[in-house]
Formats: sequence, structure tokens, C-alpha cells
Amino acid sequence: MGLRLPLRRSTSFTPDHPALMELPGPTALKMEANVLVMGADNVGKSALTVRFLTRRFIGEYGDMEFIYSHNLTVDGREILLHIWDVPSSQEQAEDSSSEEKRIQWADSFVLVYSICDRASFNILPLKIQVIKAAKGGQSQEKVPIVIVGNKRDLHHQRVVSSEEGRLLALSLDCGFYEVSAADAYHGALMVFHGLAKLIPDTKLALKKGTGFRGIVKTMSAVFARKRTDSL
Ligand SMILES: Nc1nc2c(ncn2[C@@H]2O[C@H](COP(=O)(O)OP(=O)(O)OP(=O)(O)O)[C@@H](O)[C@H]2O)c(=O)[nH]1
Repeated sequence: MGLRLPLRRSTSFTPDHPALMELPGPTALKMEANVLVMGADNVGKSALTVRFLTRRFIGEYGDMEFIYSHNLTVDGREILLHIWDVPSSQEQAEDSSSEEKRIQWADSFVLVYSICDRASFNILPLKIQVIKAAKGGQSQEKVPIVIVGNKRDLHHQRVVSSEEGRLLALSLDCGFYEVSAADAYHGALMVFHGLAKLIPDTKLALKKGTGFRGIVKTMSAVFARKRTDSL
């Protein structure tokens, strides 16, 4: 099977939440960060991402893989987020080294589960352990991770309580949000805004090579070995 690089899309963003109305002053810092959206299949990773980027919920998202670039202003810092949403079908077709390389690419992580799907919640501790092992190493610096319980609108099908989600996040030192990508935009906004707040300036440093060319280069590195294997 041929391998393809994720397409890159840019979106513009005008905050409308009062907390986000802080316009950057002339000395505002411009920074970049890579965000990896992870979780089990069908939990709403694409719905959450697309809701944040476009404010819309379109229902079905297919299997397209994108890196989206999107500006967000947080605490006077203008941050260009590069958000990589990996369809689970893609993940399942890969070996674990691809996931490891994506984790290395990312500075911060959104881990999504569905409140109606216990298994999607149960896999999170292991995923977070893998992320922390790969990113944390010997460093004491906290890895920016938010856990998101999605599909909050389906309360009659709920099998994971809010308390369980909150406790897991607390025990793993992560942010926590419960949202419905289907119902509202602000939950999705709060997820990415909250994540951006967790990213320290040291990780947001103006990194050469995180622009498009850098991403393509990184993606090429991620898939180079597989492409070679498939030749
Ligand atoms: N009721 C409800 N349905 C949702 C919500 N978010 C997503 N969905 C639905 O759940 C299904 C899966 O959503 P996706 O965004 O494609 O999920 P995904 O995690 O990206 O899925 P994969 O492609 O398997 O990785 C779709 O039918 C969505 O319409 C939500 O908040 N509420």
C-alpha cells in the first residue's frame, strides 16, 4: 500500500470568548507548537479538531489525515498550533515506530475518549505512560497533555462518569475537559486553549523548521523507513 504524507491546511481564527479577547500587543511573542490528537477509534478526534478549527460539526469525517495550522492567542502569546489528527484506521495499519515518531514530533497532546465507550477510556493510562516515557525522559518538565471526554450530549449512554475522568487526569497530572463536539464550539475551544496554556515558553521557542517545509521534512522522516521498506 502506498504511503501518503498528511495534507496541511491553514485556518484563520477570531476568538469570541471573553477570556480570549486579549489581542496581542506590539511586543507579543509569536510562537509555534505541534499538537498530536490521539485516542481510540470513533471517539470524535476529528469532530473535536474540526469543531475547534471551523466551529462546525459536520457529522462524518472520513479517513483523511491532516496537519492543520491555526493561530491562537493565549496569555498574550500568539501561538501557531500545528494539529495532527491521525485516523485510527491509519494508526492500525502502521507499526508502533510510526506512533513513536509522531510523539517525538509533538510538543503537546490531546487524548480523547468517548464517555459512552469504557474501552476508549481504559487505554489512556498506557498511552500517557508511553508519551511521558518518550517525551519526559530524565527531564522533570511536565509534558502538556489534556484528557478529553467527548460525546457529553449522549448522557443516556454514558458509561464513564465525569469524576472518573477528572480523577484520572489528576492522577496523571493532565488537564481535563468533558465536551460535546456535536453540541458546542466552546468546549473544543477550551480544550485547545487549555492545552496551549500548559505549554511552557521553553517549548514554544521559535523553532526553525516547524513551518510547512519543516513539517513535510518531519513527515518524510516519519515515513521514510516505511517507504523504503515498501519499495
Ligand atoms: N453524539 C455525538 N456524536 C459525535 C460526537 N463527536 C463525534 N461524534 C460522532 O462519532 C463518530 C466518530 O467521529 P470522528 O470524529 O470521526 O471520530 P474519530 O475518533 O476521528 O474516528 P477515527 O476515524 O476512527 O479515528 C461520527 O459519527 C461523529 O459524528 C459528539 O460529541 N456527540
